[in-house]
Amino acid sequence: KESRAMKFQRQHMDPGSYPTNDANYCNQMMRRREMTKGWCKPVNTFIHESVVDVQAVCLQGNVTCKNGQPNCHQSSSSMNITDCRLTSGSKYPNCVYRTSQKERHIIIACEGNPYVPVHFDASV
Ligand SMILES: Nc1ncnc2c1ncn2[C@@H]1O[C@H](C(=O)NS(=O)(=O)C[C@H]2[C@@H](O)[C@H](n3ccc(=O)[nH]c3=O)O[C@@H]2CO)[C@@H](O)[C@H]1O
Repeated sequence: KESRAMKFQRQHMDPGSYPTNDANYCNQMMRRREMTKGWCKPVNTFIHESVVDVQAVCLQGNVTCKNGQPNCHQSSSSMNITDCRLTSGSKYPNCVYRTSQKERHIIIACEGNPYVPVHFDASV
């Protein structure tokens, strides 16, 4: 069974690729990282920073998560991210995404021991 930490990395980490505005980045990555099985995940952010730098966010600014839990953290600096947003026209299994490259502070939830990222809450 995939751990929450590994699921976070599968769904949100892409340190390898430099941010692109390649219109197909999201169409390809949402499939490759298995977020178009059973349904088209509506919104998903990929983070183009090292795993170490993203794990360090768990030690940064503590903020309240959208769901009211107290275990969210905001990155002290902005990060290279790509937001993938499902287009209104797409019909499962044909998941068509808009790709938007951004520089934002990320807000993630962390859990466990070791205390690691388990959920992407938002970017600001
Ligand atoms: N405090 C917590 N502490 C610990 N765990 C917590 C906590 N809160 C939730 N989980 C858990 O996380 C899991 C999960 O998948 N939550 S999810 O809201 O659906 C994730 C959102 C995110 O993937 C994506 N999104 C959204 C915006 C954006 O800019 N970028 C972007 O990518 O959309 C999704 C839906 O919004 C679930 O198991 C829930 O129980």
